[in-house]
Parts: sequence; structure tokens; C-alpha cells
Amino acid sequence: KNPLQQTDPPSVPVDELFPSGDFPEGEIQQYKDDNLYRTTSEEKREMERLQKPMYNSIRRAAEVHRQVRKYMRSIVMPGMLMVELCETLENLVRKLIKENGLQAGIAFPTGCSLNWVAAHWTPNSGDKTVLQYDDVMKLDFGTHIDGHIVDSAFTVAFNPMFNPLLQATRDATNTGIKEAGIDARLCDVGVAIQEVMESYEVEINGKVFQVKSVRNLNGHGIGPYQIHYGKSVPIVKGGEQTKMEEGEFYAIETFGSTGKGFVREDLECSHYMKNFDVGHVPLRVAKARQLLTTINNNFGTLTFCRRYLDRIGETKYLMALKNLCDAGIVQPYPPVCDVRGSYVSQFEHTILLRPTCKEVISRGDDY
Ligand SMILES: O=S(=O)(c1cccs1)N(Cc1ccc(F)cc1)Cc1ncn[nH]1
Ligand SMILES: [Mn+2]
Ligand SMILES: [Mn+2]
Ligand SMILES: [Mn+2]
Repeated sequence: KNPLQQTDPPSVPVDELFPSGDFPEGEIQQYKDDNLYRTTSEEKREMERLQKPMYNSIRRAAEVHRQVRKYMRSIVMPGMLMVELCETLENLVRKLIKENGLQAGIAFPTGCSLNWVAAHWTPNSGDKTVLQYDDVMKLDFGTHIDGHIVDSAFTVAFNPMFNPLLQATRDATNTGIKEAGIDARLCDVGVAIQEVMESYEVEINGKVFQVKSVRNLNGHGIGPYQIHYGKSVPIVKGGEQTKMEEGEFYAIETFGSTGKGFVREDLECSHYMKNFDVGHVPLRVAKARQLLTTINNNFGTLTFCRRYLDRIGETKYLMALKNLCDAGIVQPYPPVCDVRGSYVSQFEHTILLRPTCKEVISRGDDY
């Protein structure tokens, strides 16, 4: 048995599959109107050589993402308990990435938002939700090495009537990726995404819809240990003239909907994250102080969910968690939902604006 080969189901940590320490590059795209200036510039290539350790870290995280999602796609079935789906995915990430405290692991909770729920839904412990044949599930999960985060998502639907809706978002996300680049204006990316998204019409249960780009969701910059950093990337027209810059990481994500194309916070919250800009805060309430210590030690500024507190032994923490939110130390991220009965689809990739080219870090042979 070749020790350098992944098993099925996967069990070999990816760093053992690439003993050289060089992990596969993502998809390389030339910048628009580059006319080979950047591609051939010796100065730009030297800049990249200095970044090689960081490129390898995030490519290792991307390889984990690809192997986990490939396996998950092969096992997700109607009738599966959502909690079971998430724990299977999360335990596989931990194994393939060789989880190691805050140096390697899960970057944020497994989003498995269903139907009109667009994002930030993961089951809390005890949740009895079961995946259904007619569900549209956005599987959105993150991996990281040294805080270099891969944020990538795809949509799963069993009923083929949803295929045009999924294709609309897949096409829109790829359009956003093509439009992105050094000196690209954020508003131009949004216009291009919306144009493609809304060129699709879909028939669901006998009713015809023009797909809408969700106007109050967007892509985002990513920083070390910071899933939402810097600029937001609009997915409709009317965005800012601000330009993307060399060296930036972006999550390019689009959401297509048969509903209003507008989401509101709803349902019980599961996702939480420390406010990146808040420093040390002395707390008088012992339970809140102890919970903050647990959060600092286990998650730092990465997003976590209630199930992650449960699994490390935290109990009766909801009031203390509320205290931390009310104090502005922790930010809740409730599920964001379009209107009941509508369907939302998502595709997402993490890209890096390298000095010589654009690298779609999380690209795989699946999406
Ligand atoms: O909606 S966001 O809060 C946002 C979009 C633009 C500026 S901030 N968000 C960042 C985030 C929040 C919580 C997470 F657990 C993971 C990520 C986008 C996103 N959610 C899932 N994948 N990507
Ligand atoms: Mn680093
Ligand atoms: Mn995501
Ligand atoms: Mn994202």
C-alpha cells in the first residue's frame, strides 16, 4: 500500500501526502490587461519567493478543504442528522490537518444552512434537524494553518430541479473571481456578479423565478486569524470604487435566491466570534471571565459555535456568553434568512492576489 496515497474514507494527514512540504497550487489566472508585465517581472517573482512559507501554509489548508469536501459530497444523504453531518466533517478536518491548538485546525463552524437560510446556521447540540431530499444545503466550512484561512463553500441539492439555481451561483462566483484582481474596483466586481446571476431563470415546483443576487450579503477580505478583514465585496451594483490591492486575500462568494434577494437575522444563534479590535477587558463576573479564558485559549479570534464549547466541557455558559456579547467582547453571528419558502444557493472560493498572478487557492476538480 503506497503510504503516500489517501485512504477511502480519508485518514492520512495531508502533510504526510506531500513529504516535500510543497502543497499543490490553486488555479492560476493572469490579471486582466496584465500584458505579461506582472507575469514576467523578476522583482515580482522575488517578492513571491519570500512569501513561500505562507503560500505553503494556506495551500496545505486548501488541500484539506478539497479532500474533506470530496468525501462529504460522497456521504451526504437525505435522512442524515445535521449534527452527525457536521461532526463527521469537523472530525475529518481535525485529522487531515493534524489539528494543533491555534496553529492548525478548523477556522469556523460548519455552515450547513438550508433552503431560505442563507448562511451562519449550524445545529446546536440536541438539534434534531434531518437533511431532506428537497433541501438546498450550503456547506460552508473553513480550514487554517497558522491563521491563514481557507473559506470555501458549495451547495448540495438532491432534487435536479434546483440545478439551474446552483449553476447560476456557480457561474456568478466564477465571474466574480475573474473580475477580481489588483486595482479592480469592488463596485465593478459587484456589477459583473449581479449581471450573470440575474441572467438565470429557474422553475421550481412549477413556478418560474428570475434568480436574484442577495443584495445584503457579500464577499470579504481575509486576514491572519480574521475571517472578515478589510473590504467587503458586493454581489450587486452600487458598491464602492475602492480597489483591490496586491497581496490581499479575498473570499469571493455569491448568493442566488428565489426570494426577496435580501436576508434578515433569524432563528437561534450558534456562531460567535471575538471582536478582533477589543483588547483585554477585566471582568468581575467569574463565569464570564472563565468563559473568556476558554475562548481565548481554544479559539482566539476565530469563529466558534456552541457545539465547540460543549465538546471542550463548558456547561451552563449561555448567560456568561450573553454577558460577553453585551460587553462587545464577543459578536454573535445569527443565521441570515431570506423569506420562508424561498431557496438560496451559494458558491465560495478563497483567492490570493499574488504579485505575479491571481491564485484561486481553494479551486478543486469539483468546483
Ligand atoms: O457574513 S460575514 O460575516 C461577512 C461578509 C462580509 C463581511 S463580513 N462572513 C464572515 C464569517 C462570519 C462568521 C463565520 F463563521 C464565517 C465567516 C461571511 C461568511 N460567512 C461564512 N462564510 N463567509
Ligand atoms: Mn505566517
Ligand atoms: Mn464561507
Ligand atoms: Mn466567506
